[in-house]
Amino acid sequence: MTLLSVNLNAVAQLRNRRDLPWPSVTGTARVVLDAGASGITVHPRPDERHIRRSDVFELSDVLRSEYSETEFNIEGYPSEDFLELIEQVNPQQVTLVPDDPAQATSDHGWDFVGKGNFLRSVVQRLKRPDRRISLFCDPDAGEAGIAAAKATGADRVELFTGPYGACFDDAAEAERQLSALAVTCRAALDAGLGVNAGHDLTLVNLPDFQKAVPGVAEVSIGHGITADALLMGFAEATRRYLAVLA
Ligand SMILES: CC(=O)[C@@H](O)[C@H](O)COP(=O)(O)O
Ligand SMILES: NCC(=O)COP(=O)(O)O
Repeated sequence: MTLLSVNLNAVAQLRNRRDLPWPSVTGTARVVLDAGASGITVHPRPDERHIRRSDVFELSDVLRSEYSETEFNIEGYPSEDFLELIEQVNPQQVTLVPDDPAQATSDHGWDFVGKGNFLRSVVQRLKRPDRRISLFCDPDAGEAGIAAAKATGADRVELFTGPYGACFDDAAEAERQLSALAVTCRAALDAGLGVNAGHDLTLVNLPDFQKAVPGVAEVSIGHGITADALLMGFAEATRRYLAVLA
């Protein structure tokens, strides 16, 4: 079974449109965990465009006090600020992503060979018996990339599914992306690494992904599930407003 970690970046981004506390990031975390999600993912970017530092601490408090079995997954580029945040919050999983601070969103995995020494030192600093380290991984990382990822001491890789998610209107390209993801996933599992996956996964593209790429331990999903939640929830919200106005 593949676990679902819900990424709350998009909820925080909506909240940040106004200087108001809704939609509530911690409130949404409670809703998705009560509905059966296994974890919460956030990617606090340096400009705080969505998740703020304060959200990370508030979420951590809620998860520890109310959902002790839940995994908190914090993603980000391992800057000194990020490493200190991880040391303070102590989440169960950290996903290291090679993002430039100005980047609009995550769009590539690590160069495991070129950045091997850097990643090894970061993994050594962050790794603890109760904390898993995962490394964001290109779909075509291949066996050499996976061997270098394994050599860093990380526990898992997270397959970057953005290129697959972008093929929503190109079935042939989606097939090619799935083949590459399956090869990299197999290589990671054979190397003894766990495998996560994420970026632009949706209700529509997840079934084919599940079939083509077996063995994935966890997917993290934010943008797609937020879009679905809006459409699935607007009818009920509208009815409630109308009831107030009647
Ligand atoms: C792994 C990763 O870094 C992302 O998929 C991410 O969390 C998305 O970030 P944004 O929500 O900022 O686009
Ligand atoms: N770790 C990837 C992730 O959280 C995916 O986020 P999104 O692309 O679904 O918003």
